[in-house]
Amino acid sequence: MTIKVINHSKHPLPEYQTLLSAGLDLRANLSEPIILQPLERKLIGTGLFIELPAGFEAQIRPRSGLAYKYGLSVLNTPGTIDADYRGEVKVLLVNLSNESFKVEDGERIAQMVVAKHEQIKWQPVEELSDTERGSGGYGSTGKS
Ligand SMILES: O=c1ccn([C@H]2C[C@H](O)[C@@H](COP(=O)(O)OP(=O)(O)OP(=O)(O)O)O2)c(=O)[nH]1
Ligand SMILES: [Mg+2]
Repeated sequence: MTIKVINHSKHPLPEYQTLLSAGLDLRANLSEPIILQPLERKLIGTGLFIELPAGFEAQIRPRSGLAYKYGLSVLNTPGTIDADYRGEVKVLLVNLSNESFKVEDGERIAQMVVAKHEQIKWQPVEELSDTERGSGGYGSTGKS
């Protein structure tokens, strides 16, 4: 599928890094590097504006390498880009480590996965069907 995009950044359009990657890596579009102090969060622009088809969303997710090496995550992961959103795609980065982290212009800070979704209609009822699980959850099936 193709997606309409306006690129106001000084960087190339996000790319899949391997043939079958699910995520397109998003680059920070910054006039100067920014520092994230421990537990600090900052909204970082990508310079990208997209038009998703109806029935699709884009999810903004952390990159595992940055999470593992630097404790860097996306605070609202998975962030949701709605199909009717026309603003700049932004990434809410958070530093969950105890050391400061410097984000450079053009750095691949997160990834975007485009996914299908449903929009539902509610059917209010008095009862739900019986299942083996019932209301069990939160570890009800044990550990091993
Ligand atoms: O990581 C994100 C999450 C959201 N958005 C944009 C696109 C999305 O369509 C819009 C609204 O996001 P969301 O519904 O998550 O935020 P909200 O707090 O519910 O705001 P709103 O009241 O505008 O829906 O913000 C981003 O650019 N990056
Ligand atoms: Mg919302």
